[in-house]
Amino acid sequence: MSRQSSHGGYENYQASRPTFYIGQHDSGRTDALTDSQYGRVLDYGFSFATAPITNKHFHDRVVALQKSYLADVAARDLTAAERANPSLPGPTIPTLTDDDTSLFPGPNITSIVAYCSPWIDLYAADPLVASLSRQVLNLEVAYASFCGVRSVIIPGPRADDDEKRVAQYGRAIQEALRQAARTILVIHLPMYREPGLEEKGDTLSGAGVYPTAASTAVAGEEIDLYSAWDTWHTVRSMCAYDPRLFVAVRIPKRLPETELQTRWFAEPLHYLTFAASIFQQNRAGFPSLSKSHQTLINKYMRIKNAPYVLLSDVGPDAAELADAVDFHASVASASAGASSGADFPSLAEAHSSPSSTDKKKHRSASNAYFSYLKYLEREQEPYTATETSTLATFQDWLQSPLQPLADNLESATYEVFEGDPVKYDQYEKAITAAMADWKRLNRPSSALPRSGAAAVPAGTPTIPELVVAVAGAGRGPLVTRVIRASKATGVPIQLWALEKNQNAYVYLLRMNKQVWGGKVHLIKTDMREWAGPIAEGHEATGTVTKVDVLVTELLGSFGDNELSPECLDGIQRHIARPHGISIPQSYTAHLSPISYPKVYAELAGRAPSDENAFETPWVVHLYAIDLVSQKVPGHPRFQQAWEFVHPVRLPFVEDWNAQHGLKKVQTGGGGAMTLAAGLNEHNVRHCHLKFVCRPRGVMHGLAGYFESVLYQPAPAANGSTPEPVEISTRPDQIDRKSKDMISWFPIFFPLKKPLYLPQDSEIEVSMWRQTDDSKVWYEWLVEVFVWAGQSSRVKVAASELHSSRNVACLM
Ligand SMILES: C[S@@+](CC[C@H](N)C(=O)[O-])C[C@H]1O[C@@H](n2cnc3c(N)ncnc32)[C@H](O)[C@@H]1O
Repeated sequence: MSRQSSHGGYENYQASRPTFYIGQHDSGRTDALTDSQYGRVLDYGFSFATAPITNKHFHDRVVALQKSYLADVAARDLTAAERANPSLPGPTIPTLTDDDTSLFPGPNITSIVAYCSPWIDLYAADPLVASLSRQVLNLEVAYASFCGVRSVIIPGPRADDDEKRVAQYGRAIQEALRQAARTILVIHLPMYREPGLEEKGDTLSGAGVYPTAASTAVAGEEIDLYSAWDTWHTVRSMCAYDPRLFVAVRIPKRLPETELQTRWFAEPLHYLTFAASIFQQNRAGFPSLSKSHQTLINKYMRIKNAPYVLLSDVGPDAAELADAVDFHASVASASAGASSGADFPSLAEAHSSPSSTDKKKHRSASNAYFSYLKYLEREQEPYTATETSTLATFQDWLQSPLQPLADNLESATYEVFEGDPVKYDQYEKAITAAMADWKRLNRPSSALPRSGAAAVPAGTPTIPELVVAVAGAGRGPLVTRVIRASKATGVPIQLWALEKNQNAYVYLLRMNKQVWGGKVHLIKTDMREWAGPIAEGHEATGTVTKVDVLVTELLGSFGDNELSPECLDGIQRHIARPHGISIPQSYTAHLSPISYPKVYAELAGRAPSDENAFETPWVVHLYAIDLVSQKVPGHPRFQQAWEFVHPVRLPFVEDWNAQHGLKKVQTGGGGAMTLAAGLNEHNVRHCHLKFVCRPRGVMHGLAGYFESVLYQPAPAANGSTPEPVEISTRPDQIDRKSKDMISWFPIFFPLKKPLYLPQDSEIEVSMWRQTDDSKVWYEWLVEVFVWAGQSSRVKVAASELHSSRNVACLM
C-alpha cells in the first residue's frame, strides 16, 4: 500500500525527550576564543561557541579603506557626471593577513560556529557600502571554510522594506555559497521585527540608518509580522533553495500569532537564538521564559534535525573568560610545582595556589540562562508512542508509493503493517459490529443448506453461517480478526482468504495449519479472477455461492491510490445482493495546501536526475509543514476531494454483461481517456476546491489524507444511529476516529514551482483521478487569486498541470 512501509512500529518506543544542544554567543566578542577560553565555555555546559572570523584590526582596515576612497574621490575634483559614472572604479579589499583574524584551524574548529562581521551591511542603500560588505562576506566565508568551520552565521538585513536591497542581499548570499563548497551558511533573522530585537552596533552604513526600539516606538508604526519571513523567502528563493542555506531565528520577547510560529517551524531552522533581553525574571530572580515560549521550544525541538539553541549575550563575558585563562594557567603552574617536589604541596604552595573551593567554583561554573534551558529540556513531555525514534527518522522522508497490486510485498513490509494494532482493532470492531447486526436483525446468509439438512421454515435465516471473505489477506492478520469477531459475537462463519502474492500465500497456508485449525479456505488468486466461494458441503458439485461480508484493506495514503476501487470492482459481483456488505463501506480522499520548503529543496535537488520528481505523489511522514490555509466558513482547512462507495450498485461491466453476455466490452472508446473502451471510466474522479489564506506565504504542494467508514452499524432498537467505525489520517480527525494509527503516512503532491500567496489570497485546486483502463494516475493544478476590489478577482499565480501518468499505478 502507498503507506509507510518500513518503520519499526511501536516496539521502538522509548520514554525519552529531545536533547538541547546549547551554544554561546557574545555579540561584543571581537576575537576568536583561545583553546583555554573555549574550554572554559564548555565548563559552563555549553556544547559550542561562536567566534568572529575577523577582528578589530580588519574592521579598522576596511573602515580606513572606505574613508580613504571617499576622500580620494572628493579630492579628485570630478564633475558630477564623472562621479555618477557607474564605471568609476570602487575599492578592493586586500587579502586577509594573520593580523586580521584570530581564528585558525585547530582541534576545536568543528565545534566553533563562525559569525560574520556584524558591521557589514549587505542591504546598504549606498553602493560603496554594499560592495565593501559583499567583499568582506566573501573573504570571511572563504577563510572560515578554509579553517574547517562547519557553519557560518551571517547577520540578516536590518530591514525588509526595500525589495531592491533585499534582492541585493540575496545575490550576495548566493555568491557567498559559492565561496565555500561544504560550509553551511545560516542567515540570522528575527522571527519578526520586534522593537528591541534589532542587531546592535553600527554598520559601515553609519549610525542611525536603521530603526531602533526607540525610533520604532516614536514612529508608532504597525509592525508587519511577516516582513522578516518574506525577506528570508526572497533570499532562499534566489539561492534556489540551496540545501546549505539555513536560517537562525531570533526569538522575540512577545511571541507572534501561531501562523507565523508555524511558518518558521517549517523552514530549515539551524539555530534558535535567545538574547538575555527576552527572558523575564521569576520570583526567585532567575531568568525564565513565558509558557508560550516553552510551548514553542517544545514544538520546535521535536523536529528530527532539531535546531541548536544559541544563547546570546548571557555570559560568560570577556572578563570572566580572561579570568579563566589566569585560573587555568595558575592551576597548571601549581600542579607542575607540586609534582616536581613532594607528593603534597607545602602549606605555602597550597595557600598560594587556587583554593579547592575556588577550583570547585570554577569547575562547576554555572550560567543561569543555560541552567534554565536545561531545566526546560528536562521538563519536556516524553516522546509519545507515535514519536518513536524510528518514526522520527521518517519525518519528511520521501518514499515512493507501494504498488501492492503490481508488485509482491516482502514479509518485512507485512510485518511493518502488523506492527500497528490500531488499524486491526478498528477492522475487528467493524467486523464485530457487522456480525452483531446480522444476528440481531436476522439478516439472511449465503451459506447453502448442506445436503441432508432439514428444511427450515421460510422467513427465518436458513443457515446461520455467514460467508466471509478476506481478499488481499497478506499474512493473515485480518483473517485472525474475523475469527475473533465470530467467536465474540457467536456468529458462525465460512471463511475464505484470497491472496495474489504467491509468497504470502505460503505463509497463509502455514497459518491455516498452525493457527486457524485448517478452517480457512485459502485461494491463491487475483481477487478479480476469483470464481466465487464454493459453499461448504457442496464441494462435490462445486456449487458457488455469494459472499455476505467482504473484508479488504487495499487502501493507500490517499485512499484510492492503491487501486482499491479497481480491485473491488473485480470481486464485488460475488457480494450477496441486496444485504451483502463490503468492509470498508466507503473511503474519501482529502487535501490541504501546504508550505514544505525542506522537501521542496530535496525534490529540486533530485529533479535533474529524476524527471518525475515533481510529478510523483510521494508518501511522506509530513512533519515540518505549514498548513497555509485558514478555516473559514464554507472553506475548511482539510477538504474532501472525492469518495468511493462499495459495493457499486450499477457497475458498468456487470451492466454490459447483463445486456451483452460475456462479449468483450466494445464502446468505440470515444468518451474515454486516450480512446480506451471506458471499462474503468466510473472510477474517474474530479474535484475543484477553494482554500482561503489570510497571511501571505508560499505553497509547495498539497498534503493528501484519507478517511474510511469501515462499517456503519444499523440503527439501535431505540432508533438511535450508532457512530460509524472509521479510520482517518486527517490531522484534525485522527485522534477522534483512529487515535495513534501509524499505518499510513500522508501523501504529498508537489508543485514544480512554489506559488507565492499574497495576503488574503484564495487557492483553487483542481485534481483529477484519471484512468485509461490499464492504469490510474492523478493530475493536479493550483491557481492563486486575490481580490482587487469588491467584485474583481485577479489570478496572481498558477502551477502547471502536474501529472503522475509516467509513474501511474498499474491495474
Ligand atoms: C495492504 S496489504 C494488506 C494485507 C493484510 N490484509 C493486512 O492488513 O495486513 C494488501 C494485500 O492485498 C494483496 N492484493 C492487492 N491486490 C490484490 C488483488 N487484486 N488480488 C488479490 N490480492 C491482492 C496484496 O498482495 C497485499 O497482500
